[in-house]
Amino acid sequence: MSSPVVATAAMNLHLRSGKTPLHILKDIEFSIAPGEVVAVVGPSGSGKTSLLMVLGGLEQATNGHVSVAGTSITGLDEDQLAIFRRQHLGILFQNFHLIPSMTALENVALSLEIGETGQSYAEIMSAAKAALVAVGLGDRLDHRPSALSGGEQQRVGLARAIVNKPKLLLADEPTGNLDQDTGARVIDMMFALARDNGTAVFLITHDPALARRADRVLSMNHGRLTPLTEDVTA
Ligand SMILES: Nc1ncnc2c1ncn2[C@@H]1O[C@H](COP(=O)(O)OP(=O)(O)OP(=O)(O)O)[C@@H](O)[C@H]1O
Repeated sequence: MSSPVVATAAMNLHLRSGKTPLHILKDIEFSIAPGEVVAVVGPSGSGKTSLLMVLGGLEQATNGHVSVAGTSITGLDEDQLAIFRRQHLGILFQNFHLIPSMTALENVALSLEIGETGQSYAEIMSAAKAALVAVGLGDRLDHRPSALSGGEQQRVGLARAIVNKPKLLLADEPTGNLDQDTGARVIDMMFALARDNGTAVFLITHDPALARRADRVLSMNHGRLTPLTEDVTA
């Protein structure tokens, strides 16, 4: 069996709000296999985004173990974390986060240029184009975000997130700004691309119908992560 892309053990996150100590994540222990899609559901403020931030090296766990793509990220400094993110992570946001003055192709290519992949300009453009073709936007390469629908913008976001073939894709409410059908299409595409590339997916969603499409659903409650026992389809 191949080793997990994500593995955490006895991981806690403590933050402070003014003088008040907050125990945000409590004894988190879970893993995600290559190509596996894990959805996380749970009430607002329960800690879902905080866990995503820890997995992305954007927030440091207070203690415990966090390994992503074979790297123990708890001991890395900021520079090492930046390299880790560029090499292994794709991130899909709720608000798309595309650069308005750039075309779809330029937005996707930028992620490879920033990633310092060592590829030539021609190779970068070719990979960016292939990623946009894969999300069905081969005929929208030169469109700016303002000339694209919400669903199309999120597909550009998806192309940008997967163009470097990440080991782990983090997605925080990626369909929150899309209608249900469009959201479902983006999610299906995301899952198919992840499975084809062996990319593990950590998906936060409030939508039970989307969660149901994942391989596994976990529930976050007051900072504790547990397998979902109730029927999310109900
Ligand atoms: N930088 C911070 N400093 C202090 N408290 C924080 C910080 N970031 C998050 N929190 C608190 O941690 C808790 C968990 O927040 P988090 O954003 O992880 O929840 P969530 O489950 O993703 O919520 P939502 O579904 O509303 O996005 C909240 O009580 C929040 O106020």
